[in-house]
Amino acid sequence: MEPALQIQNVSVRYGEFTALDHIELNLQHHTTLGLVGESGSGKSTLARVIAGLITPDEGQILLGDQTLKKKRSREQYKKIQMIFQNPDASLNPKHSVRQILAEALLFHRIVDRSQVEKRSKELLARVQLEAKALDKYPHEFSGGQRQRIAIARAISVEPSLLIADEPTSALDVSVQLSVLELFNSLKRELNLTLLFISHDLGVIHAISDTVAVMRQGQLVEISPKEQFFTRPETAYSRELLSAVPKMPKLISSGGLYEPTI
Ligand SMILES: Nc1ncnc2c1ncn2[C@@H]1O[C@H](COP(=O)(O)OP(=O)(O)OP(=O)(O)O)[C@@H](O)[C@H]1O
Repeated sequence: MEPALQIQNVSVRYGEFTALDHIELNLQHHTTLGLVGESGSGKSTLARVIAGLITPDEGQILLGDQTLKKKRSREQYKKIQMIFQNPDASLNPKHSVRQILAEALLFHRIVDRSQVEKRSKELLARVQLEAKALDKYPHEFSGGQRQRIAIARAISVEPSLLIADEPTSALDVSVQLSVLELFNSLKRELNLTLLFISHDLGVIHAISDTVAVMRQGQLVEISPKEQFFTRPETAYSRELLSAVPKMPKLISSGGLYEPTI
């Protein structure tokens, strides 16, 4: 079977500046790829190209066996959903949670109008929010709860690939953990493929199966998680790992990460 997503020779330029330089990367079905790299290395640009928000200057992207054209079909758009660092980016502040979920469900024809309420409650339960959240507005929730609503909206349209760009960076550590657990359980239960971007290696350790490292628009390493954290391939990866504070930061189902190098 072909990979869930193939990025082939993709380059993006902003004027004279090359933000992505001939990227080659495959995402395997039902796995999480953790994307790391210093600020400005091109992680968000790569996420936006995959989500169809930016058209690459070169190269192509395949979702399953379909090449994604410049103008994607509604079906192709829905298959790749994105979660941002700031959940407000995808939540209309003037809409209640009921409206936010109904809009996504109806626009993508996931259910008909008579089923919207039932499906919306199921989605809230999946992200561990109570049904009474339907009648509230985004500003009435905490940051972690807002991120859960953004996740519910994203999974409502039944994507095959979820891209999360620093989704826990703005949250307290204790809230981060519960949101990471949610991503892990959604991956298992919904058979999702995840691309998870974070500058926090504790987060990457908790969530990833494979780690990809970007530097100055290029991918410099793609390794299985355990290998990346114990025997990284490049001096740059070693540099990133050695910059992690010596205190273990996160405990998760992936285990406690303590820097070893
Ligand atoms: N619209 C744009 N126009 C011009 N340059 C841009 C634009 N968007 C991003 N860049 C530049 O492209 C480079 C890569 O940016 P990008 O946001 O992809 O990096 P990143 O790795 O996600 O960084 P961060 O971790 O800080 O979010 C940066 O140097 C950035 O300044």
